[in-house]
Amino acid sequence: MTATLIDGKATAEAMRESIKRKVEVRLAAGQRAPGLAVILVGSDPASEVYVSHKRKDCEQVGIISKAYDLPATTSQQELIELIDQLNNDAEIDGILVQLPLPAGLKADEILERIAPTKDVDGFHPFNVGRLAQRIPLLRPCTPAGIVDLLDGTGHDITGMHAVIVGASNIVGRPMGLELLLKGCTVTTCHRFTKDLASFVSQADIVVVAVGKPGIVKGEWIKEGAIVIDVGINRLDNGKLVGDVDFAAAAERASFITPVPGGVGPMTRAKLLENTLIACESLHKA
Ligand SMILES: Nc1nc(=O)c2c([nH]1)NC[C@@H]1CN(c3ccc(C(=O)N[C@@H](CCC(=O)O)C(=O)O)cc3)C=[N+]21
Repeated sequence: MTATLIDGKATAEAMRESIKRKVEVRLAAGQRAPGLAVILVGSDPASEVYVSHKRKDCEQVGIISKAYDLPATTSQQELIELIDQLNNDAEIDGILVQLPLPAGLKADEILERIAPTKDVDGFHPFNVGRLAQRIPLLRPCTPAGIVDLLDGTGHDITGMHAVIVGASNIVGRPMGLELLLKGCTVTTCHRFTKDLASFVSQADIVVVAVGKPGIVKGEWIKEGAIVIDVGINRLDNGKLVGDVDFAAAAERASFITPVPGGVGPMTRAKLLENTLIACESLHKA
């Protein structure tokens, strides 16, 4: 079998076009544009690139993005005060604090300070709890984007065995909750899992979110499985690769996401969608 590529870039572009039209409808009806506050603390080069992409995405669809570029010396208290101010700002529908934060800042406390109705990353314990109880409000962008890509394959994934590799708060754990909601049987593997290969080889769907190139070998993939690669690893030669041994996995999979051009663009599109949802149904102003 040679896999069909799942085109995240094209799917994300279509989603942005749809969001753009919805924003235009708002404006035509005399309503304000959605507003997203993007907070970047310090000057991590990768974060600066990601944040600039998010701002460009907003511009494309007519979402007003407000940049808060703070020095690495920003204190916990200063950041909390900014979030309180944005929580109370009627023009702001979404608040994104770019991760990772500089050492010394307590990310958990900061993310929990964001009003759950403005938590467009879906990282707040309230939103994670809503998803866990099958009443999602704002859904974490990467897992929600992956569900859209799976839906886009045209296959009913109900009853499939999904194996997730990686148990982070931002991808692996919410991914498990999303796939449970879709009726999958979910196995989550992590750093203490014994015999990772034996789990992956039983999967109808494999989602890999570890951040280590080649952690999943092509020969582990069951014939016909769907492979979703969340990893984004910059090699010394400058090449961007995922976590899955792509060429060998594509020989066996039915569908596979490329890196770049797979999950990453969908994560960004879902952020815009969450901002529009927050604006339209959570902050009616
Ligand atoms: N509060 C917060 N929310 C996030 O969602 C968040 C974050 N912090 N910190 C960092 C990670 C990483 N992340 C990416 C999203 C899209 C691409 C993406 O679009 N990647 C392109 C390639 C981009 C390139 O060339 O570097 C692709 O895969 O095709 C990458 C990485 C969001 N994150």
